[in-house]
Formats: sequence, structure tokens, C-alpha cells
Amino acid sequence: MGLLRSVVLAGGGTGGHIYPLLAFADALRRHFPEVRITTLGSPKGMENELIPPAGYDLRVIPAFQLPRAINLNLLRTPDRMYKSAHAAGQILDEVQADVVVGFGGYVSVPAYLAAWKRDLPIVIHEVNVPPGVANRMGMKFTKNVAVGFPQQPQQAESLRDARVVGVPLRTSLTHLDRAALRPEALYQFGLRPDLPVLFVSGGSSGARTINLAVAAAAKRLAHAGIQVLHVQGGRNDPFEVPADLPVPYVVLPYLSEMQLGYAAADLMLCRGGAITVAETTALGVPAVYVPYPHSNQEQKRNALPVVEAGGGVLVDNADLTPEWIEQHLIPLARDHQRLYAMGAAAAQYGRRDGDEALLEFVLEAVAKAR
Ligand SMILES: CC(=O)N[C@H]1[C@@H](OP(=O)(O)OP(=O)(O)OC[C@H]2O[C@@H](n3ccc(=O)[nH]c3=O)[C@H](O)[C@@H]2O)O[C@H](CO)[C@@H](O)[C@@H]1O
Repeated sequence: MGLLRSVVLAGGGTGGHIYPLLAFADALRRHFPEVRITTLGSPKGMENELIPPAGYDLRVIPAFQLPRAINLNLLRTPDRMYKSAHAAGQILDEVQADVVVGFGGYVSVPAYLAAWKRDLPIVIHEVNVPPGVANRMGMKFTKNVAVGFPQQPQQAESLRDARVVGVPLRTSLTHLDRAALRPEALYQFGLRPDLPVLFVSGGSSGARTINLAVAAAAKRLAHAGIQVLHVQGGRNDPFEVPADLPVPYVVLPYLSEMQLGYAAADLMLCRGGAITVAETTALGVPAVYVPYPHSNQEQKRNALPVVEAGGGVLVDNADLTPEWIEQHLIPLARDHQRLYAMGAAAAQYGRRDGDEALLEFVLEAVAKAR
């Protein structure tokens, strides 16, 4: 394909911005092995832990902090913003970028600015409603906006003309046959095949409320015969789990091979991060969603349509207590029929082709710009 020689991908901060970027990079490499792929990240984001091991060139540009909303504070940081945009521009020039694809996170802004200055096509992939601040700024420079989920009209004025492409997911997930991998996954985690598994993950940085509530309910879960696979999250404090439980309770600091967690899971307990929701639904994993109560209720909006479709249960952060776990989660984790129906409903809502659909959209944007 003569259209593309060099692509710059910008996105950073938490896993929620980085995993879709990586999944898209993989699709790009699969279809166009000769294309040069460069990623732009910030000095302290999780991209530094996740991108180099995946085999992509990560260029770090000076940090540039955005306020949570587009307001006058922006005017107080122009020097830093221009310094970052200048650094991004130098990289765009060096690699002779044909297009910039941004996934959100602060680092995307200087990339959008630099690409706009050079008249390069810009494509934005947004997974949240309302869109994040960085992507909202980017939308001032391009109409090529792709979104992860169908938008609900009353919520998404700025995304009305966006193309729904789904969320690019890692191939270890898009190709996952959960039932086939389950025995190996259970074996690797030291879990038993005869008891249900609750898979707990609070997103890429972990979730303190979830960690503490589940750990406090460890004895009740164990006595109900429920095994726990508990991923604490990349940047979260450790917590105590009683040592003498009658069934396995496995704690991991972080799980790079999420396919193993999803394969082992009978039920998931998680936040409502957009990528997590895209994954649970794509894989048909029944889930109890505990949306992060801050940042504009965005996680509740991610999870609500799945729950309304019958694919999960929603519980407020403040209501997730050991008692709630005992009264609601334990009966659910033991109810095979209900879990099966929830998983099937979740799968109806999910899709696995986000990487391919975004690639098609990017190719169209590049062709249009020529
Ligand atoms: C508190 C907050 O602001 N969270 C935001 C952040 O969440 P966060 O960064 O947690 O992102 P998501 O929950 O959407 O996705 C987490 C990603 O990390 C992966 N993972 C997680 C744990 C682990 O041990 N291993 C692993 O690989 C998951 O498989 C998934 O791919 O970005 C999302 C996408 O912009 C937003 O919707 C969330 O609202």
C-alpha cells in the first residue's frame, strides 16, 4: 500500500489509552509490515512500562499537564505546551509521518498541534463519553473522529458525526477461546477446576475500594466455595488476605496476560473503564461493574448499556461492601444459569474487530487528505 510509509501513534497515561494504541499498532504491522511505526508518550505514564516490551519505538516528549476541563488554565501553560508540541513536531519531521493517530491522554495534545501545523491528517480514537480533554482539544483540528461505542444521542453532541469502530483489542483477546484456554489458565494460577472463579481487576491502576472490599470478604467467599483471582493493579497499595483460607485466593500485582484471567473467570468484578468494558463484552464475560465514582460518571455510562442489555450488574462504589458481596455477588457467582445468560448477553453487545475497523478509517482519512 503506497499510501502509508510512516505512522505516528500518540497516547499515554494509563493502560486505557495505551492498550488500544498497541492493538492498533499490531493491526498496522500485520497489514503493512514495512510501515514505520513511532509512538509518542510522556515521561511518567504507563507507556514506558508497556510500549517498549511490545516491540515499538517509544519517543518521550516533555510532560504537559492539562486541566480536567478546557478552561482558562490552559492559557497559563503555553510555554510548556509549545515546548512539547515542538518536540512532537521534530519527531514527526524526523520520521516523515504521513498521519498522526491519537488515543487520548495528555501527550496526544502536542502531537495534534504539531500535526495540524504541518497539515498532516489527524485521526482521533475516543472511547469515553464525554470525550477526554486531550481528544476534545484534538477535535478542534480534525473531523476524523472514531469512537469505541455507539453513542447515546443525549450524551454526545461533540461525537455526533464520529464513526463507530469499536475498541482495538489485543490479539491475545480477539483470538481468545475462553473455554479452550480455561484448563491451562486455572493450572497457571493454581486454581481448582471444580469451583467457580471470581476474577477481580480494578483497571490498569487498580481500584482501592474494590481491593479492600473483596479482601475483607475473603473468608465469606472462601466458605461459599468461590475462588478468587485478584489483580491488584499496577499502581495500587498491597492489601492483606487471610492466610488460612480453605479455597484458593490468588493475588497478583498486575497481569500482563489478561487472556488467562478472562479464561479463568466465571464472573468478573471490575470498574467500568472503557477498555475493560470493551473486553468483557467482546469475550462474553459476565461482570459486576463498580464504576469509578469521579470523573464525570464516565465509567457508569460505559457500563450501563451492557447492564441494560443483561450482560452485567452495576453497583455504586459506596455500596460495594463485604456485606454486598455476601448478599449479592456470592449468590450470583454460584448461579451457573444466570452467569451463562449474562455472558451471552454481554457477547451480543461486544465486538472484536475494533483494530481492523480503525485501520480502515485511518486509511480512508489518509486517502482523503491526498
Ligand atoms: C480512573 C480512570 O480515570 N480510569 C479511566 C482509565 O481506566 P484504565 O486505564 O483502568 O482503563 P480501562 O479499564 O479502560 O482498561 C484497562 C486496560 O488495562 C488492562 N489491564 C488491567 C489490569 C491488569 O492487571 N492488566 C491489564 O492488562 C485491561 O485488560 C485493559 O486493557 O482509562 C479508560 C479509557 O480511557 C477510562 O474509561 C477510565 O475511566
